[in-house]
Amino acid sequence: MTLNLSGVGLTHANGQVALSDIELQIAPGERVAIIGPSGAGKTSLLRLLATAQQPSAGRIEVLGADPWRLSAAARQRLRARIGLIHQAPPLPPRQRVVTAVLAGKLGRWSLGRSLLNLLHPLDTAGAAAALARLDLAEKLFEHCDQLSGGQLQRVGIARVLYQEPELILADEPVSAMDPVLAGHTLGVLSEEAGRRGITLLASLHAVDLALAHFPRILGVRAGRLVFDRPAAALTRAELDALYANEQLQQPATPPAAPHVLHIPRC
Ligand SMILES: Nc1ncnc2c1ncn2[C@@H]1O[C@H](COP(=O)(O)OP(=O)(O)OP(=O)(O)O)[C@@H](O)[C@H]1O
Repeated sequence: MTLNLSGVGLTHANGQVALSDIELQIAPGERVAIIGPSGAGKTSLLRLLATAQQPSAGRIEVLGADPWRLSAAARQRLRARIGLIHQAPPLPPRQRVVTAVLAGKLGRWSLGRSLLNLLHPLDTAGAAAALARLDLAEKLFEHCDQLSGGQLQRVGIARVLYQEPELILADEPVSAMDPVLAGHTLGVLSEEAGRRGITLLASLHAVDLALAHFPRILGVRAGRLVFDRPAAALTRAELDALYANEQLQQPATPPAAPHVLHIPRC
């Protein structure tokens, strides 16, 4: 299994329970989307799988290893095998796009090679090829703060394509893109995962994109996995129940009395 979670829970330092009793197995080469309402726990789940956070309960295995039983150095090596795509990529504003993309391989390069790369990009052609797949090759030498939100997201994705990881974890990877670009970009990610036989797990707010690009869908609500189904088998009722918002359905104040119009008699 690429990912194996058993009885996993996550409680934040302030006592907020973000995830409870998560049982999940994802095999090599699977493409899986996580959907669910805001605050459901999608980002928390991806952070656990990225080994950015330790679970408060249960057991987690990523690429065949329990990250929290590894030494810090071995955990760092494990992280270099995972490609992380952020909703808002944490890229230094003055960094050039080429350097940001090449940073995808920093985890595998020696310190000397990494420092040299900062001074002089070592593989401009490789960065350009990754960007070209996302229709962004012309931005190679621009600075990150010269890009739009959707372009920055594509730079973050190009960086992961260049990294060639064994597992891609993507948190809302296309949220800042228009629908056509979002579909194209998810197509590139799916194609990359399929061609290299790697696992792709992405959280998405756009349910239609999730159903179109991912054969398996996880529904998360209030920190729990409420369904784990083939996309083709999901029903409208399951989706409605996932997104049902009791708070929004009950108005905070009673509806105002209908306005009565008094027309004076002549
Ligand atoms: N660092 C934190 N400290 C305390 N609580 C947190 C922290 N991060 C997230 N939470 C809480 O954990 C729960 C799950 O949050 P999470 O960000 O995983 O949800 P999400 O499904 O990704 O939401 P969204 O779709 O809005 O991004 C929420 O109740 C949130 O308020």
